[in-house]
Order: sequence, then structure tokens, then C-alpha cells
Amino acid sequence: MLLRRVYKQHRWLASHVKFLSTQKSSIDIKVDNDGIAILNLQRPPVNSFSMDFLKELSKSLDFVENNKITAMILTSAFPRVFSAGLDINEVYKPDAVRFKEFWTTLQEVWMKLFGARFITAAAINGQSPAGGCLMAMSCEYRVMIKGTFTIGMNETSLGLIAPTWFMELVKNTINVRDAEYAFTTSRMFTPEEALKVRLIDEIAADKDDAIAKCKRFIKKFDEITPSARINTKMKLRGPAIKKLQNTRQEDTEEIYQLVIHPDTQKVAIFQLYSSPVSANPAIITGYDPMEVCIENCAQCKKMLGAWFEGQLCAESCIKYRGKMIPDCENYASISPFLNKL
Ligand SMILES: CCCC/C=C/CC(=O)SCCNC(=O)CCNC(=O)[C@H](O)C(C)(C)COP(=O)(O)OP(=O)(O)OC[C@H]1O[C@@H](n2cnc3c(N)ncnc32)[C@H](O)[C@@H]1OP(=O)(O)O
Repeated sequence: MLLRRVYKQHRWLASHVKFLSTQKSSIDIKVDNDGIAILNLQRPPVNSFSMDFLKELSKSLDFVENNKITAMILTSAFPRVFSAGLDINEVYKPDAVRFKEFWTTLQEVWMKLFGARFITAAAINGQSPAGGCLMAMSCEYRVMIKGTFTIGMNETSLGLIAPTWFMELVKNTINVRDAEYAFTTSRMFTPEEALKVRLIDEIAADKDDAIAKCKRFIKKFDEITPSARINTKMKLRGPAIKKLQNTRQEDTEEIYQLVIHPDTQKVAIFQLYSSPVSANPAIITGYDPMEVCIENCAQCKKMLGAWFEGQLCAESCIKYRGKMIPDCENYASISPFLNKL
């Protein structure tokens, strides 16, 4: 009887979710026949977390919770990127009110994901720096697919400091020494290295295999009394959530002050238009024509939008070390970076 009700509910959810996912959403939710919700992140190009995307993730987590779905797997619809982390556009020249709302939304998503009553697992099917790593780390189990992808906390390479609650989470997952080394040096881990320090729990051949392995983890709880599982999880995770709840405003203010610091802004603009994970921001500290060059690329991108190849422009600044600075109002200087759409 109970089984029949659960099955019926899953069938209803499956059709309901299909309806939701036709609304051009950035998250595709499918509830499979085992009653597991698969959340596919699909915000082009790289699943970076803008405020709207975070709000959608927050609603998706509510959907899983409110419909009493027992487990969720977080993954990406893209073949090479799980998530590029926070959207640098939210960090570059931020409006104070918007940035604070953005950060508050991130805190809220983290508390919902980390403190979810349902079982959570991440199938990490591509690059997963910074905020991407945060989302995966907030789940109870992580499976990463093998390949040339990396995962890690590269905040310091962007001139940023990860929030304390993220540092605590990593310190409680891998050992303190590895966490300190990884955070301070912006170390990115290959899947094999990540497994060695237990940043992830398993390696998979591909996305299907990663999802199958996440499901195998979820299945383990068939043998465990649900209330015992939930209460144990809450006892383990509750104090960290409470700590953030009590310090949300200070946390937001601290991050905002950090983000608006001129050094952070220099790196943010570089990050926006160059090849990020491997970038060395040291090359743009202090006055530098290259810095002006990259700033101008950003300006042209703002003015011309999709017509302008911002990354190509930044790469050209780097290649020619700022010797050819684009002028957005001079066609000849920007024509190499204009595309035909
Ligand atoms: C607020 C401070 C508190 C501290 C917390 C910080 C946490 C963070 O998450 S900060 C963000 C950290 N993220 C990164 O450093 C990753 C940056 N991106 C990459 O390394 C790469 O893009 C990638 C490895 C994820 C993917 O590489 P791939 O070669 O496939 O794609 P790209 O050509 O590099 O990028 C395509 C496209 O996407 C734009 N983009 C990439 N990352 C971001 C991002 N985080 N935010 C916004 N936009 C991003 C990139 O500029 C390209 O755009 P165009 O096609 O328009 O040039």
C-alpha cells in the first residue's frame, strides 16, 4: 500500500517536472523510477552561479524537500564543466545592494543544500573550481569522472578569500593540512589527487557511471532507519549551519569589502576575459598597460555585448603584453574582435 502510494507520487512528480522543465529553466529536474531527483545544471556556457541561477537552485531544492523526495543527485548537463563557480559578473564592479542580495542568496542555497533532509550526492562531470567545488562539497557523496578535469578551491588566485563556512567544510572533509595547503595555494586537484585526499569519494568512467555510483551510495540507506539517518546528519551538520545563521550579515559585509578592493577588481576583470583556472594574476598587479588593455576589452564587451569577443581581446592583450590597446569607438582597433554572430 505504502509502496503503491510512493510509486504513484513519483509518477505524478515525473510528469509535473517534465512540465516545469519546458519553461526554459537553467536547471532540469527529473525524478526517476527510484524516486531520486536528478538536477542537471544547464546555465550556458559554464554553469556559473549568478543571482538568478542561485535563486533557481534554491527553488529546486525546495521542490525536492517539499515533495518528500528521498534523494537528489546534482550534476551538469554540459560535457566538460560541472560549474565554473560564482559568476564573475556578480563580482566585477558590483552594485552594493545587488551584491549583498547575491551573497545572501548564496548563503541560503548553501544552508539548504548542506542541511538538506534528503540524501544528496554530486556527479561531478567536468571542471569544478571554487563555487562549483563548494556545491559538490556540500553534498554527502561525490563521484567525479576521470579525465583532464580538476576540482579545488582557487579563490586566492583570484585575489579572493573563501568564506569561513566553506573553509570549515573543507577542513572537516579533508585533513586540515591538505585544506590549508589547497586553499592558500589555490591548488586544483585531478580526480585521482582529489580521491587521495578524500575531497571526492569515487572516480567514474563517465557521467552515467557517476550517476550509477551516486545511486549505489543512496541505496545504502535502504538498510537504515530514515529518522536515524536524518537526525545523525542534522547533529553533524547543524552546528555549522547555526553558526552561519548567526553571522550572516558580518559574513556578507566582510565579503563585500573584499570584493570591492581595487586588487580584487583587477583580478576579476582579468578573470572575466582570460583563461581562468590556470591564470596567474601576479602579472597584472600594479600599473601595467596590459591591465588597461584588459579593462578596455571589458568596456567594449559591455558596449557591444555578443558582437564582441571579450576573451579573444584579453588573450591578445596578454600575447602582445598590452602593446595594442583597443579603443571601443575606433573600428580599426576592435575589428579583430568583432564576430559575425
Ligand atoms: C565573492 C568572493 C568570495 C569567494 C568565493 C569565490 C568563489 C568563486 O566561485 S569565484 C569564481 C571562480 N571560478 C573560476 O575561477 C573559474 C573560471 N572559469 C574557468 O576556469 C573556465 O571557464 C572553465 C575551466 C570553467 C571552463 O573552461 P572552458 O575552456 O570550457 O571555457 P572558457 O572558454 O574558459 O569560458 C567560456 C565562457 O564562460 C565564461 N566564464 C567562465 N567562467 C566564468 C565565471 N566564473 N563567471 C562568468 N563567466 C565565466 C568565460 O568568460 C567565457 O565567456 P565568453 O565566451 O563570453 O568569452
